[in-house]
Amino acid sequence: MSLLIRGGEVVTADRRYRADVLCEGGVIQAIGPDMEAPAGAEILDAGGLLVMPGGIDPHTHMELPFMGTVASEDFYTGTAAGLAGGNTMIIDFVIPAPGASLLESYKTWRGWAEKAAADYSFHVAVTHWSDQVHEEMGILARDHGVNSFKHFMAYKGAIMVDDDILLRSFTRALELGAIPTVHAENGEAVAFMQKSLLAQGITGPEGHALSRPPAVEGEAAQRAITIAGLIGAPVYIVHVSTEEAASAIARARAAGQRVYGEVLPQQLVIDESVYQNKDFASAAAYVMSPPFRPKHHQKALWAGLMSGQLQTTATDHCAFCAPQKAAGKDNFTLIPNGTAGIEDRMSVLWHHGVVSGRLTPSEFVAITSTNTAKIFNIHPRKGAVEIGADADLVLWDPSSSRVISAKTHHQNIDFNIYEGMEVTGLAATTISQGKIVWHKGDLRTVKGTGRYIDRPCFPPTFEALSKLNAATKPVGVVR
Ligand SMILES: NC(=O)NCCC(=O)O
Ligand SMILES: [Zn+2]
Ligand SMILES: [Zn+2]
Repeated sequence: MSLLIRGGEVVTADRRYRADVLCEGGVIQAIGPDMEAPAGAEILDAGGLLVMPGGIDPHTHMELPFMGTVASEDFYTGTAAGLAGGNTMIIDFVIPAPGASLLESYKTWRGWAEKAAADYSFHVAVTHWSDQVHEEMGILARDHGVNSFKHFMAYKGAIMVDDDILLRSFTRALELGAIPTVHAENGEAVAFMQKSLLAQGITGPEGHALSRPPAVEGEAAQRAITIAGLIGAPVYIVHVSTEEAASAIARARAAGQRVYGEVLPQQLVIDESVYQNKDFASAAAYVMSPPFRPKHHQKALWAGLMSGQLQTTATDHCAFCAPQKAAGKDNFTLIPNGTAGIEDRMSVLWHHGVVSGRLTPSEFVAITSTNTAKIFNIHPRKGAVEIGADADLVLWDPSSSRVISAKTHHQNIDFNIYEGMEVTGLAATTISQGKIVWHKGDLRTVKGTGRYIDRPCFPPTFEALSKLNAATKPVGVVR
């Protein structure tokens, strides 16, 4: 069955124009003015709405086993909530336990994700090193559509990797045409600070932020960038939350390195004062890594998005309910790290980005969808309103408002970090694979309809990089 979206204004990362959009067989079949509806087509009135590529969230953790518990949002509830907010694809993470097979872990996550209601893909984390890891990175890249490998520089004693592993894994990723990504925090420093704070009797959630000050992130981001630079690899830094890390990225880009930075909407609008709340549950609700920061960091993050030095926005959606957070009642290091927000991502970014005048609608599309699709090599299948692209679209109402609340959200978590925030701009209708899955408050998702999306290796930037690397290859002196 075909779907004709009539009377809207198409907004892409490049331009805005009035056109109808015809979806057929899950893809965009035609775009143009005043289109005739094919026989039997469903017609959707998009008058007053913007027709944009659906949001792509490049950083989620559905049903992640983490810190002694499992994230409460599964692949169905999480992708459904995402669709209600205008997100039509996620890139989640396979995180093998140290020593576990990357390939077997990937298969486990693929199994969990079969219930997804929206399209999905996986970054795979390298949590240890061996010949088997080297080999399996190759299998994942060549045969399973994995073009990015994640590295945690924090979480000592669990999934943290050291510089030696970063060097080996970045080198392997480059060879495979895959992008290394990092969670940049100095895990040794965090572990040291945690111990010291607990010894001083600081056991509450405020200890979480105190143990991971901005310098801890700035140092690790600079180190990851330096390591990538030594090898000639690109690097993508997830959840950039500080001025220090944002500056390190901007400096490296100005020096000609291919470095990318991702920002979380919650870090743009919520600051570290949340940890001062006297009520444990209210403060613990915000425990995530990196933590919320002093307000002035928000200015640097917005500036990064506005200037293009930071390219993507993600949620790091990792939902833990209040009883799960209570595991750390007497010791902040035991509070499961993570916050949820996939349903509110687009609205929060529109309200605080576009309504406030920081971003144009096209820049909004770039940072919520197109840039991610380009970096992770799924553009123009995703992140585009083009003939032949997947019909993953959001009909955006730029002027309606809503108040965010756990009472009305679709996320499987018992609180909302944005509780009470009024936002203007919302997803009126979300279309996934050419089908209406969210329409004026009616969620019509079907479990298991999401598809795994292969992300081919060697994005176009690698062709340029390989020439550059060949030209600067070390040459020995003939004696
Ligand atoms: N961010 C967070 O606190 N939890 C999820 C795991 C990670 O991304 O570090
Ligand atoms: Zn992280
Ligand atoms: Zn994460």
